[in-house]
Amino acid sequence: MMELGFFSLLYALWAALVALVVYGLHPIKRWRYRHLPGPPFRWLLGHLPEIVKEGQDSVQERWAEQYGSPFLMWVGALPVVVVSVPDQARKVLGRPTRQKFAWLHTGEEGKLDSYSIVFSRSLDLWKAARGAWQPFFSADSLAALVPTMKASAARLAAHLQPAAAAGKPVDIWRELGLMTMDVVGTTAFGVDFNTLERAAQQKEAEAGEATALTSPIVALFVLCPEGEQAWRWLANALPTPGLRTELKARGELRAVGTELIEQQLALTAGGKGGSAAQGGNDGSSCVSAAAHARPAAIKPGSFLSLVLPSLSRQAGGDTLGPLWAVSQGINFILAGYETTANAIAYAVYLLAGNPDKEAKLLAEIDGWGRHKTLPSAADLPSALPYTAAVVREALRMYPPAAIAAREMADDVTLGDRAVPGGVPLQVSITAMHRSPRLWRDPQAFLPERFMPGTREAAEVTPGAYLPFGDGPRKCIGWRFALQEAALSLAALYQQYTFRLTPGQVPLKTKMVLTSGPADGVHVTVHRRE
Ligand code: HEM
Repeated sequence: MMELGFFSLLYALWAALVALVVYGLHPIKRWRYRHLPGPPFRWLLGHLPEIVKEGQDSVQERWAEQYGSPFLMWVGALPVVVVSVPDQARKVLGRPTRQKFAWLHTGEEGKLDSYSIVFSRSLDLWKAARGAWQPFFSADSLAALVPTMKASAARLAAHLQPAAAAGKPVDIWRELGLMTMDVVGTTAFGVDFNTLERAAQQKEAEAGEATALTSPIVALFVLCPEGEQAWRWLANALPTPGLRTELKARGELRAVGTELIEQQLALTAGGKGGSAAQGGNDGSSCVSAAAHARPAAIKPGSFLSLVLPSLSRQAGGDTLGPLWAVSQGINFILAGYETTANAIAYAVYLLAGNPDKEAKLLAEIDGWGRHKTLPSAADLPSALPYTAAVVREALRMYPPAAIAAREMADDVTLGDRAVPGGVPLQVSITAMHRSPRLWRDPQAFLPERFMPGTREAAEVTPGAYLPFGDGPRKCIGWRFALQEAALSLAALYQQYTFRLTPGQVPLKTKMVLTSGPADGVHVTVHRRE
């Protein structure tokens, strides 16, 4: 009897080992993609070691040069087809379905993800969100945001004053992060976020966010995507400190956001005879009577005020309720804060290393208006062409959103390769932007590439520049970001120039969700006479 038990255990272990070896070899998946070039396959981990060591953006850039476009890489058990030439990128980005992301959240937090304009798996929910976001990015809305953007940049300029006077280095990337958070926070709700004065709290929140995103359980999702439900259960049953911090922060944000929206619905209902508050089925009915006495929770013209009219609509079997609106608010802040901060920080880094380009930028800014004014909304589109070109060139050299990801149901031909349906597709924006096959002297910082009429501009390969992606899911905030970046650079360089502290060239970057400076951008701040 005992012998039987021992042998059964031995057989079970043996079978588990064989299953693991066979699973790790992914024979069926590999056979389907056998005709695609790419780095040699590795058992179980795939190319995770290179991705972790070099960063997904940098390793894709290297392999794109080595294997061409498309090539196949393995993120654990997940085969991913990567493209890096304009015609293939256009084909991939023409599809509306974004690649699936492995989220750890369950319950209400999970619902926030499923409503997300960026990550939603439902095309109906995505369309509803995109439609609700669109009015905020019209030319008129963007013009109305100019004073807010100028005010945040002016606050940052004032905030840098003590460091300039003391000759003390600052991490300009972090300072810019506070400024862009100020802009998206203020424009999301219409209330002053004033992040620059709450910098210490912000630091804590960022630390929590970084740890949650790098939770070891995320690795299980890619090593064995089939176990998705189990990994999610495990992550929530045994949360890491990072996930716990993130869940707490999301829970608080969700509670405050839902309350704000419910208050606003109650106010609107009070003014309009009760129709709006009957909106969602997500709790708008529990609006307290006390809320009627409070002032408007969400300012007219803010992002959330423009999203609210979509409430109570049907999308993908859901009725859009307050939780849906909260998800849009959170996404607005997340999508618009770090990407733009990274872009401006990269521009400062590049200008500091290229004094001739900095001189051209300063001449343009000094030539604009008098007494350190900044262009008005009406003048802005044509007012600062070189400053705008500096931003665009920084986005080429260091694209903060380094990958645009799609999924497709059907087979597709990319170049001369047939790619089977169902595979995640990624456009490596970094590889495209830095390829010597697409750009002359790609390592050189040449804002002139984006100045119409120059020799450099004439050489740009059409379709090779995609910092905001393309197609139906192109970044909805791209004009917002370019406007904010140009205004901020103008406001900062009116008063200061920046010099890198030693040891920062070449700049180390790190990709988590976006690609940013790994250790910040440390500069001394010099007041201009
Ligand atoms: C320099 C700053 C920014 C960069 C480089 C950037 C880049 C990108 C990229 C590459 C995508 C994916 C596009 C695709 O898959 O084809 C994207 C999507 C998106 N971005 Fe941005 N972005 C920036 C700023 C912003 C801002 C300021 C906002 C809003 C306030 C924003 C909101 C979004 C949203 C909502 C999406 C998802 C759109 C959809 O799926 O329909 N982004 N962004």
